[in-house]
Amino acid sequence: MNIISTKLDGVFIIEPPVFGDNRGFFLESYNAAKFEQAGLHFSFVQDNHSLSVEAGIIRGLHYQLQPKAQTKLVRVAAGAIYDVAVDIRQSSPSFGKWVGVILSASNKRQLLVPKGFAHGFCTLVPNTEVLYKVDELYSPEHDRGIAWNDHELAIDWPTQTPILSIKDGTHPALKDAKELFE
Ligand SMILES: Cc1cn([C@H]2C[C@H](O)[C@@H](COP(=O)(O)OP(=O)(O)O[C@H]3O[C@@H](C)C(=O)[C@@H](O)[C@H]3O)O2)c(=O)[nH]c1=O
Repeated sequence: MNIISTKLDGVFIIEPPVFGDNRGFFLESYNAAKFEQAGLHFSFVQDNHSLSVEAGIIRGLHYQLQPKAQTKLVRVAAGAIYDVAVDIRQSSPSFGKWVGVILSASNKRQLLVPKGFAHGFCTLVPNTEVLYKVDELYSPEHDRGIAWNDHELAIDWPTQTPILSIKDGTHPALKDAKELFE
């Protein structure tokens, strides 16, 4: 398993070994022992799966407040996404900085998004299926969002005219968000 650092502390790209043969491939999408060995200590408690039927769908930017903040381990089983993690820890030297990584069914990369980050993605092809593990259960009372198109974040999304949920059209800019992380 390759663990690749990004420009943001705690955000990693994970590359699991892929065993291809005449039938297709096999990979371990998660191995607790290998994570422990690598110093990545999480207890994942929920697995999520979403289908986005069009290219240019943005979901995000989402986070859950403490004490229900979630670490997310994100991967793509069909299609491709531009996956984004934004540091929203007010005391962090990289507050407001983001990383964007292409995750796809073909590159089989995963993104580890730590607590204290908002997360979102844009689909690059139709019928994209995203799977991710989280280490806290869903808690609608703690669910919060930041505007995908916050000008100060200036995220380099692949589209400026995305398809959004109603909820995702209503989030504040980071500077106007009242509840973040310390
Ligand atoms: C996230 C979530 C949603 N739901 C329900 C609530 C709602 O009725 C329906 C759709 O929810 P949403 O519109 O919030 O789904 P979605 O916009 O796909 O939300 C997800 O976006 C990505 C970017 C993330 O990072 C995730 O953590 C999550 O916030 O599913 C759950 O039951 N459990 C969950 O864990």
